[in-house]
Amino acid sequence: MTDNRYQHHFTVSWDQLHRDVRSLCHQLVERDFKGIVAITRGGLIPAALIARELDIRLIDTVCIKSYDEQAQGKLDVMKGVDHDGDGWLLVDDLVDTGKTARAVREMLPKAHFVTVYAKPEGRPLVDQYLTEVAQDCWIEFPWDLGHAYVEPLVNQIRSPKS
Ligand SMILES: O=P(O)(O)OC[C@H]1O[C@H](OP(=O)(O)OP(=O)(O)O)[C@H](O)[C@@H]1O
Ligand SMILES: Nc1nc2[nH]cnc2c(=O)[nH]1
Ligand SMILES: [Mg+2]
Repeated sequence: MTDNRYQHHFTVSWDQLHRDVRSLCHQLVERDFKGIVAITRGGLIPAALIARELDIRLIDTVCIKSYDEQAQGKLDVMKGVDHDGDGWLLVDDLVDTGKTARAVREMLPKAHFVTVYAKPEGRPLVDQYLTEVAQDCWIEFPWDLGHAYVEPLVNQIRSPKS
């Protein structure tokens, strides 16, 4: 389902994501963390890459869902953690409206919260992010995409199929 809040798409490839996460790690490498809390599911892949770069083996999750494709629904927290986040790195793929971030911040007020991508509404809720993306832009992640055939341009223009 699409939402007309989103007028543009920003497609992130696996390579781009990997480069972006590594760049974010350059800003984190001097700090010591007890472990990582990944916000599922989107935070799991950046969390795994960050764990590798920073040599962190202790990884926990906050399991939370707010979107069905582009439709934002009620926040569903399926699993929390039993500490306030002191000394922990909290990781998500992105912050958009900030609804997810606000809920997780309440659970882990002392964690250092990072995302790879941040939109303006949610940006103030994170401690660090790598790349800002416009509010009306939907970020397409590589795990949601596949390869598909594309009709040559000349066919699209001269004899478009519906
Ligand atoms: O700032 P917000 O407007 O709250 O949106 C950001 C959240 O939305 C996405 O998660 P989603 O709920 O789609 O679940 P997923 O991580 O399992 O894809 C994304 O991974 C963030 O966690
Ligand atoms: N994939 C994806 N999930 C989201 N959840 C909230 N905003 C976004 C977005 O821009 N892209
Ligand atoms: Mg998520």
